[in-house]
Parts: sequence; C-alpha cells; structure tokens
Amino acid sequence: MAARADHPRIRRRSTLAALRRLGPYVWPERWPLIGSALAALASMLCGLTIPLVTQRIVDGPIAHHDAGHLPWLVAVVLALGAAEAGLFFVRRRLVARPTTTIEARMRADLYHHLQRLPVAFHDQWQSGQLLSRAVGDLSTVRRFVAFVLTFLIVNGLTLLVGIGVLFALSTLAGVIMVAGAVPLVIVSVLYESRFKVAARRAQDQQGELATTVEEAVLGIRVLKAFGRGPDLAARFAGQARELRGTELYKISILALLWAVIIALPELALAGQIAAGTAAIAHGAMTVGTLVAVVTVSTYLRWPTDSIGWLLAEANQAASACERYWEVRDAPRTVGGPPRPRPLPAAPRGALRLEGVRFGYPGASAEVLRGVDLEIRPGETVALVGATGSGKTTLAALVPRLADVTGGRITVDGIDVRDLALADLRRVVATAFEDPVLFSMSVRENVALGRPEATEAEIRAALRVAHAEEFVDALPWGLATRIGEQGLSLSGGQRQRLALARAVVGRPAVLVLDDPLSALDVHTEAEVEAALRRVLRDTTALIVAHRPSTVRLADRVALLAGGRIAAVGSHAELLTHHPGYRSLLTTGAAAEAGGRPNEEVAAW
Ligand SMILES: Nc1ncnc2c1ncn2[C@@H]1O[C@H](COP(=O)(O)OP(=O)(O)OP(=O)(O)O)[C@@H](O)[C@H]1O
Repeated sequence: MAARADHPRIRRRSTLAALRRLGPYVWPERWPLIGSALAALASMLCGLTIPLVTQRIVDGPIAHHDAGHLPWLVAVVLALGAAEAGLFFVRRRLVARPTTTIEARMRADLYHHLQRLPVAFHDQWQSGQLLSRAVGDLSTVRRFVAFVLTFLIVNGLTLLVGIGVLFALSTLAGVIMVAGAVPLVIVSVLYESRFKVAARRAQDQQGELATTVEEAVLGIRVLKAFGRGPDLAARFAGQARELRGTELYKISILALLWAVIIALPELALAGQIAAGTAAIAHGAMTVGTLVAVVTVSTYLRWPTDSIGWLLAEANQAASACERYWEVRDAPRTVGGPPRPRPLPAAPRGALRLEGVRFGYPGASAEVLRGVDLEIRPGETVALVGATGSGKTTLAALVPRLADVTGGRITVDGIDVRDLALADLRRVVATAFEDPVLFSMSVRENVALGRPEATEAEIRAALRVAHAEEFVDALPWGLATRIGEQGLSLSGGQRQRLALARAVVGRPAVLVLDDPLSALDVHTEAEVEAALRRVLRDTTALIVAHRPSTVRLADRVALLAGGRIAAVGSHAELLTHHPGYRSLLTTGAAAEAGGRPNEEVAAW
C-alpha cells in the first residue's frame, strides 16, 4: 500500500510544510550548512563585482586611451575571479559532510522504525515501496539540503543584490530586468503544483517497479518452474512504460518552463541593450555602464534560470519527504509498556492463553474467537488444526508479533503486553515454518537468537538441531557466509539453522511453527530425538501438521472454529475425536486442508 499522488490530502499539504519536517535533522548540522551558504553567497558577490570593475575599465583606461591603471584593475578582476572559484570550492567541501550525515541519520531512523513496526504494517506495504523510500527518496532529500536549499537562498539573494546593482547603474535597466523576472516567477509557481503531482506519481511508480524486480528475483524458482517469467516481464515492461510516461510528462512540464525561463531574460537583455544604446546616443549613459548592465544581467542568468528548476527540485524533495514520513508516522502498535513489569529472575515459563481473540486488520471475521489454553512449565503442547484454522496466527501472538484483539496471554502470570519487549523476546524464542536466514555467516545467523552466545553454546544449539555435521562440512564451517535468504542451503538445512537459532538462548518458552516440516524421515527422527532433550526443560507450543511432530508433545490442543476444540494426549484424541483422527491419520494435517472451519468446528 502506498498513498498516491492524486490523493487530495497529499495535494493540499504544502511543499513548505513537508520540507519543514526536515528541521530536526538539519538543525544539528546548521553551522557548516550556514558556512557553505555564506561561502556561496560571497562567491556570487565576487562574481557580481566583476562587471562593476569592467565598467571602470571601459569608462576609464579604454575611453581615455590611458593604460596607466589598467594592470591594477585587471589584477582586481583576477583576484575576484580567484576568490569566486575558491569560495565555491569551500562551499562544496563544507556541505558534503553535514548532508551525508543527515541522509545517513534519516536512513538509520527509517530502518529502526521499520524494525519496530508491527508485522501487520509489513503485510500491507510492498517492500519495493519501502526500498525506494530508503534509497531514492533519501538521495533526493540529500540533494535538496546540499544544493537546492543553499541555492534557493543564495540565488534569491544574488537576484535581489543584482537587481539593486542594476537599479544603481540605470533605473531603466533595473525596471526592464524586473519586468522580465515577474512573469517568470508567476509561471514557475503555476507549474509547481502540476510538477509536484507528477513527481509524486513517478516516485510511487519507481517503488512499484522495485517491488516487481524484487519479487522476480526472490521468486525466480517458481517463475522458472511454471514458465511464468515472460508474464512478469510483461508486467515489468508495462510498469516501466507507465513510469516512462510520467517522466515524459514531467519533462514536458519542465520543457515549457525552461522555454519561458530562457526566453524572458533574453527579451529583457535585448530591451536593456536597446534602451542602453538609445541612452548612450542621448548622452544619458556611458558605454562602460551599458557593458556593466549587460554583464550583470548575463551574470544574473543562472540565478534567474535556476529558480524554476530549483523549485521543481524542492517539490521533488517535498514529495520524497512526504513519502519518508508516511512510513515514519506509521504507529508502532506493538510497543513496550511505559512501565514494564519485571520478569522473575528465573522464569518458569508458565504460558497461559485466556479468551484470546484475534482478527486481522480489515478482515470481516476474527481468526481466533476465544482461545483458552494453559501450558505448564516444562510441558510441550502441540497445536493441531486444519489449514487456515489460525495456528500460525496464534503462535505469532505469544512473542507479540501482533497483539491480541481480545483476552490475554501471560507468561508466569504476567501479561505479555506488560513485559519489556526485550524481556519478552528473551524469554520466548520462535522458529517459523519458513525459516529466513540472512546474508551473514552461519555463526551470525544462529547468534541472532542470542548475540552474546559463545562458540560452545552455538555448537550446542547446532547439535540440538542436528545441524553441526552439515555446518562443519561447509567450506568455512561456522564462518561460511550463506546466501541471500540462505538460498544456497537446502530447505531442511535452513530449517535446522532456524531451530538452532531458537534454542541457542535457552528460552523458558519455545514457540515452534512446524519445525520438522522440511526434514527427510531420517533427519526428522534425529532432530526429533535432539529436540526431545531440549523440550524437557522448556515450555513449548509447537504447531504440528504431522504425527511425528505431535509425538514430541505431552498434550495436543486441537484448534477449530477459532477455539480450542479439544485437549488431550495424542492417544486420547485419536480414540475419542474422529476429526483429530482424520486430520492426522491421512498422514499430515495439511492434507486435510480446504476443510471449511465450520466443518472442523463441528468435530
Ligand atoms: N496477514 C494476514 N492478513 C489477513 N489475513 C491473514 C493474514 N495471515 C493469515 N491470514 C488468514 O488467517 C487465517 C489463519 O491463517 P494461519 O496462517 O494462522 O493458519 P494456519 O492454521 O497456520 O494454516 P496452515 O496450517 O496452512 O499453516 C487464514 O484464513 C488466513 O487467510
């Protein structure tokens, strides 16, 4: 999801308001930025002074055929030119550090915020949209602070000073200059709103394009296997065409703006030359003054020309800021409490679900409608249910990847929402069905479960997950960097590393979402045996799809119709619950998939 450019709320918000929100980032860097603006201004003033010296040269040594003072005046022009160049260099040097710092800070804050946002937020946003904000939009913001902001101020001031100089040289020349500049400003402002909408649309489309590329790369196996590459390529080409259309529209706006920007100052210059020549003929102006007027007007070309372009860049930066703040403003619905309750020094791991209800945002019906379940310290409960019955959803509520919408979950009698998130994540460890590994070494991937884990603890966790042998066989053992999302490993190997990550912190409560699903029969039996040892000291909730996983549990809870329909030992449920029997005896719970919840509820 991403707010679109044509949304009225976005149109109404002013460019200035969006850019003002950069304040907290820009303020700490104000001194070098002010220094760079002053250097740019001084450089402009040096350039602006050169025409005045030229006037002296034309009306003095040249008009009087007296070269006596010429070397001095030429030396002054040279000195001014050198100062102009030197100051420009200083500006560049001064601006680099603070602007890259601002960009880096904003990017880091965005990243931290993304990490804290609930899973529900990530479910709704395309990752390409987030990527384009973190990369493209923040570069636009840096360009704005480094260049656009400075030159909007400096060029504005140069224009004012330049027009003042023109008025001092010749009132008529000043009036002609202003007459040319006023329509230019009006046209620039008129085009601003149109350009802003187009700029925003282009940024959103870039985000969509990034999402398509990302999906194509991550899903390359599926696309190849189903021969769907050309379809996605066609979608990509369509999106690229749309983006091209928007960019062309942006260029057509800019082209018109540039035509006006170039034509008006040329007309003003022609007017100044015509009026100046007539004034010289009537003895009302010296040749030197006309030369100075023409040189000053020519010098003012860049500040005048740039205003429209700088405004367009400012608009682009404003919409980049809006896009950035859309993410930063997203509320952290799952956060730590203001006054967290402390965990017992040695948590026992009593897990209790009391009337737990949960509905996904925007969904018409709740997935969980009053789940009651108690898992005693050290006990292992398998959660079984038809596909889509809400097992994964329930498992995600324990480590607070989402918050219950009704009822409560307690660990050792404390509501998980009253615990500091760091405490909760320390006491509850999770391994998901789809084990995501990061582009880092095996050691780092496992240590995500406990950053301070020693080599011995990591090895012990690998042994539990029956992963030590294959890790040692990797080219650099624990130090082997595994590919993006661990793609260079097999599904079973990835699952075992995810399991090692979950157990390395020796958590009091383990939540495992189908931890043996990707293992072959032989490995499954070995991991099962190792897990059994870990589970002896840990409270565990295990989402189970097949009998082998269920065998790990002391008790089994059957989830159906959003509630716990039955609890008992595997043998009891097999005997007394036909629904459970059919779910497991078909080989895997997944095979019972497609059953409507109502039917399961009726078991
Ligand atoms: N992010 C989400 N947004 C909206 N609905 C969702 C989301 N994730 C899951 N659901 C819905 O919630 C219901 C429960 O899904 P869940 O993944 O918890 O089931 P499950 O029992 O774990 O299924 P399986 O056995 O197939 O893994 C399903 O109807 C699913 O479509």
